[in-house]
Amino acid sequence: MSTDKYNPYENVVSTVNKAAAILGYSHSDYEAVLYPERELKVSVPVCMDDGSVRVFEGYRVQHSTSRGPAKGGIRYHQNVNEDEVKALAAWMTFKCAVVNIPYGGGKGGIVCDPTTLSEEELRRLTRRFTAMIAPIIGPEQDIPAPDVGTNATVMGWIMDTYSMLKGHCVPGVVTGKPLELGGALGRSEATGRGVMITSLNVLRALQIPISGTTAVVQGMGNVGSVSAKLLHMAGMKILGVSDVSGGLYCEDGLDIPDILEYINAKRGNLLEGYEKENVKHITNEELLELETTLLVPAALENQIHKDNADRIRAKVIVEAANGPTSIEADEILQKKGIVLVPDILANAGGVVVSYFEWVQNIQSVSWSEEHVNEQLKTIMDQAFKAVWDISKEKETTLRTGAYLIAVKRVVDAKNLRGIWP
Ligand SMILES: NC(=O)C1=CN([C@@H]2O[C@H](COP(=O)(O)OP(=O)(O)OC[C@H]3O[C@@H](n4cnc5c(N)ncnc54)[C@H](OP(=O)(O)O)[C@@H]3O)[C@@H](O)[C@H]2O)C=CC1
Ligand SMILES: O=C(O)CCC(=O)C(=O)O
Repeated sequence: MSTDKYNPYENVVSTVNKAAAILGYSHSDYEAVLYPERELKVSVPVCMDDGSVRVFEGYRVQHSTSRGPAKGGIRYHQNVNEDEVKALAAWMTFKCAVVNIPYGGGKGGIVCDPTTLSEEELRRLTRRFTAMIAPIIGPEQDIPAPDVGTNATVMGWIMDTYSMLKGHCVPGVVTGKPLELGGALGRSEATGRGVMITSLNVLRALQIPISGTTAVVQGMGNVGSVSAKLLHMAGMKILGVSDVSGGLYCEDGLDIPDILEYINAKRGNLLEGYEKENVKHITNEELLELETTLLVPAALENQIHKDNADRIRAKVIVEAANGPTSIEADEILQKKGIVLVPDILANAGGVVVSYFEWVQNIQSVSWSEEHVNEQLKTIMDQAFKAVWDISKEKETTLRTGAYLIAVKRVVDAKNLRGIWP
């Protein structure tokens, strides 16, 4: 982490300003998309297992509903704060726009370390939080989903709490649910699958062969572990992976199925405890600086910043996390000739399959996993091609290209709806 004060929302504003200038917009043409439409902050009292009461700070931010209901995950992490949730909500708006699904953007979070809470405490926290944000969520208003520190079980509790408040079952209020509650086949792997599809697309576009090409993945949670698994299955040599405890490195390529088995064997199994011949333990900083063709940051924001960008030796970066690269780092990477596929495109697979889940819920139908994966690939391929083409045409980075498409779609929708009254 850089020592500089980092504000992710400033990153968003600066990226949007850059795209708006190329689009020839005056400030008033797009000023409205620089602010979230609605922010809700809640104080959530929870009865802990020892009988004491703790109050947790929670947020739900709706950045935009111009193109459809707000959509985006809920994060449980000790570093959650208002600017982070605002940025994550805005990234959702532009993500949904770049892949052209009919949503705006939202995000939520609770300041807590879920690893220190019992399952019962997590359940009580989730239920109370859901009741407190219930007035602004719903299948036609704002649809939460998993993000860092949350999962299908948490989504199931949200769905149940909301349904109890409404007096009937409302599966479409949340996506990423357990399959038994109307979750979509393919959703749990969708973000990592989208990262894999996008990684192969960018390597092909750069005429880099896939088989045997090296990759490094930071973060082995939902997104990182599926990305590593699918890139490995595609024939790539995964040199390094990491979690919060540090990284593993093997110059001949890691045995990814073995590492996944180790992680999944017990809740809380950290990579620092993994031992295998020829596998070295390294820090997350060292992992990011490994010499590799592909680097996939899949953990948190601001991992590649002005203090380490110059030491990044990857040829291609595919942003699986939201906001892993700061604005200053972006410029350094561009000067070094590193090709970077931005988060709003690279990790959109999750929200695309969330959209499929919501479509199935509100129509009471069910799609096969094969159909889900085919539709996901079609959308990811089309979005990649559109971003690649506009970046070539306008001679911009892929990030700016993605924002040229996304900002225009959001601004057009806003203008077509007109300013009221
Ligand atoms: N889940 C989804 O569908 C989507 C997620 N994203 C984004 O992807 C990223 C990862 O999310 P997700 O996989 O869901 O979250 P998880 O909570 O499942 O996993 C997060 C991973 O990051 C690791 N991690 C945390 N802090 C650090 C650190 N400082 N250095 C290295 N690794 C670290 C965690 O390690 P440990 O387990 O040891 O704590 C864990 O392996 C986030 O940016 C999220 O917003 C984007 C689109 C959709
Ligand atoms: O699946 C979703 O609705 C959103 C997932 C998410 O939070 C993200 O893409 O960052």
